[in-house]
Amino acid sequence: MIFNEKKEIYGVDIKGFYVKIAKKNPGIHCITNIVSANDCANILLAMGASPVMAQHVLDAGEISGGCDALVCNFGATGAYDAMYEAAKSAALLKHPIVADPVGVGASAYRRSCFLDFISKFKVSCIRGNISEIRALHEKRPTARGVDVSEYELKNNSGDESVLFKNAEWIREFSLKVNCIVVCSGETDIVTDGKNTVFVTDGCILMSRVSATGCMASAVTAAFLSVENSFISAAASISFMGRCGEYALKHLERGTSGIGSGSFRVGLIDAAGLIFNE
Ligand SMILES: Nc1ncnc2c1ncn2[C@@H]1O[C@H](COP(=O)(O)OP(=O)(O)OP(=O)(O)O)[C@@H](O)[C@H]1O
Ligand SMILES: Cc1ncsc1CCO
Repeated sequence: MIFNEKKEIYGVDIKGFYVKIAKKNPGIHCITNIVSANDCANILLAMGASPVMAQHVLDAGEISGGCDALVCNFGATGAYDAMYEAAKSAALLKHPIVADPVGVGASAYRRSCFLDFISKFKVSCIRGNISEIRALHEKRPTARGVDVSEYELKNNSGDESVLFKNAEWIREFSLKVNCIVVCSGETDIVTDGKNTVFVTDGCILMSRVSATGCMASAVTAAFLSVENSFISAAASISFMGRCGEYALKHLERGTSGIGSGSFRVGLIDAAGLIFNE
């Protein structure tokens, strides 16, 4: 479900976006980390997009030029020069760029690379977890690695007033960096500085599988490739959550529940099957 601060529900046609993506078969250039590359490629393929994982500095520009959208995932900070070349091409062609600040709460170097990147290129959307977004906003370390910090887990336990307070500084951040921000978590916060919505789709298992955030960023790039807008970004994170819910519903439950390994596969299956019913 997508709603705003007045609790008005947004009726977004997620299937409409999905059909447009399948019809267009957009090329999505992903410069992403070694953990997520395979899952990002497969979730994009499942939903009818065409992923290209390419991170050599000498061909990233050309490859991005042949695609429809670019994802720069800073879990692959070692490929920063390739991101730079790819973004030059994408910017020239006005392709949407999604930047994923993986791990910026844990590394000053990564933070400075990310802030440098978004200052040089017009990024359509930043998608990260709350520790990553806070690290960029407050320009300080917030986490020990790529996962959301204990501090945020303790302080964001479903309390609506905390959610709305977070939405306020995330909105300020969005205005500062002049792009859409998707802050993922139990309730995703999506803002472009003017509009803010909350997305409750998803399930807890999504946080127990590595790279679901990286996949969400790749999925967002596919959505933005058919419509580069705030609503499209909100629809993409809602779609991701719905895929998680679909996987949970359709996976066979063993006597001890659903394993995170099976859930990971179920999530990719869901991206292909969700609108078949
Ligand atoms: N507790 C939860 N309940 C429901 N959905 C969740 C929960 N935690 C995460 N999600 C969903 O999982 C996806 C990934 O979000 P998350 O915040 O875990 O990303 P991340 O920490 O950047 O992931 P990663 O670093 O593993 O790629 C989003 O679609 C989000 O809505
Ligand atoms: C980069 C990375 N390192 C550990 S897991 C992961 C994937 C996204 O968080």
